[in-house]
Amino acid sequence: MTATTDSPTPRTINWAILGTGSIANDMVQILHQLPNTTVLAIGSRSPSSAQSFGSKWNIPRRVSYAEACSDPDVDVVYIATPSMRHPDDCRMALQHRKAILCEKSMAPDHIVAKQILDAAKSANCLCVHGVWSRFFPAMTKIRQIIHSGEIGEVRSARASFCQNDGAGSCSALAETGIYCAQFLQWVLGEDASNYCASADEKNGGGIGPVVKGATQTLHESGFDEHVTAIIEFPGKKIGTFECSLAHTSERSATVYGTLGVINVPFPFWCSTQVTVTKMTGLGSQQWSEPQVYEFPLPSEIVPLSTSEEVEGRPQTPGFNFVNSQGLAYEAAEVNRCFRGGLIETPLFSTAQCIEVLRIIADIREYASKGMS
Ligand SMILES: NC(=O)C1=CN([C@@H]2O[C@H](COP(=O)(O)OP(=O)(O)OC[C@H]3O[C@@H](n4cnc5c(N)ncnc54)[C@H](OP(=O)(O)O)[C@@H]3O)[C@@H](O)[C@H]2O)C=CC1
Ligand SMILES: O=C1OC[C@@H](O)[C@H](O)[C@H]1O
Repeated sequence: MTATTDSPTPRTINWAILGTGSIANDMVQILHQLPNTTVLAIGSRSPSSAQSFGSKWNIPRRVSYAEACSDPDVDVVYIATPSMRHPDDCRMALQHRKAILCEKSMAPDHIVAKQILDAAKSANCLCVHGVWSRFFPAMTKIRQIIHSGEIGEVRSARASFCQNDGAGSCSALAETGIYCAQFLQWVLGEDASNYCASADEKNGGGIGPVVKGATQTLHESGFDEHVTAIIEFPGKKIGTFECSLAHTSERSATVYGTLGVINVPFPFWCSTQVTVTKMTGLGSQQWSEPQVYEFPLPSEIVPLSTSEEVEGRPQTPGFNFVNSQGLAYEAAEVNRCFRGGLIETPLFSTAQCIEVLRIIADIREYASKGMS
């Protein structure tokens, strides 16, 4: 088996994609290369876009969103539309009892996310929030390092995801902040289900993460474009958070322990490298040689080229986003869960998904109060 196969005798799974934009372009190349996987339908708001994308990527059924979701032959719907559409697009797919892989952010907050996840549970449908970071082997390694005690007791962590990339067209919290929130939860959080139990105790010192400070800059469109926050996790562990769509940062993350640090360099949200540096002795002045762990992207997945022109424009072959080969981890996990009859993935559980969106909502609320 390779990084992207999930069982020795798998059944073929038929996918539909909603939306013909940048990430759909990357994911279709992944799905075409996963074993026993077919991209059966492309759904678009516009018949001509469905036609162009379908012809470029050899997808037989070129239809509307509603037709893609209601197609009886479709097993999994990949929602690759803009974030503000995700709740409605999820509901549409669930009405037809389809499994869902929904791009981030699945919902603006934990309340809407819970409604969707509850609907998926009632329909007995798999619903995966496509925070693709969670499916990278490097993320598993980070948890192993923490649990091994190599860096001592973890006290804090930071994550920064700032890129000058269309501020004003969407929320930085939803686009890049979610990667910081999920990282901090992964390295500082306890079992996310504890958090759900305390979800109504907003100021009652519940056992989940609590936002201790947050500030934001709003774009004239009303969307947040730069947000910073401090989050206290159980055990007084502190997470520092920064996201922006208006300026740049190194887009890395770090975990700090009593005996050393874990560095996750750019691009931390789709990481292929983790470095551990131990620091001990007087003034933490004894540094170990950094131990570097590499997790190469799945070599069987390559960028596919196409000679098609779309609307008269030649198309650039390859992927739009850094490390998009790693989308294969997420898509293979969806296939595995679907085949196994699961309704959630253990790699990003329903409870963890709700907790991450709760952190985002609490940061938004805290930062908004600071502005009034
Ligand atoms: N996992 C990852 O690495 C990445 C994830 N993303 C996420 O994927 C989602 C889509 O992002 P991206 O592909 O960059 O976006 P694009 O704008 O490139 O594409 C979105 C597509 O959605 C459809 N659409 C439906 N309603 C609208 C609307 N009101 N305005 C614009 N397009 C609309 C369009 O397809 P049509 O006209 O055919 O219906 C469009 O092509 C976002 O939620 C984003 O956060 C984005 C980049 C990377
Ligand atoms: O989700 C994403 O949004 C922003 C992109 O730059 C990034 O690569 C991608 O993962």
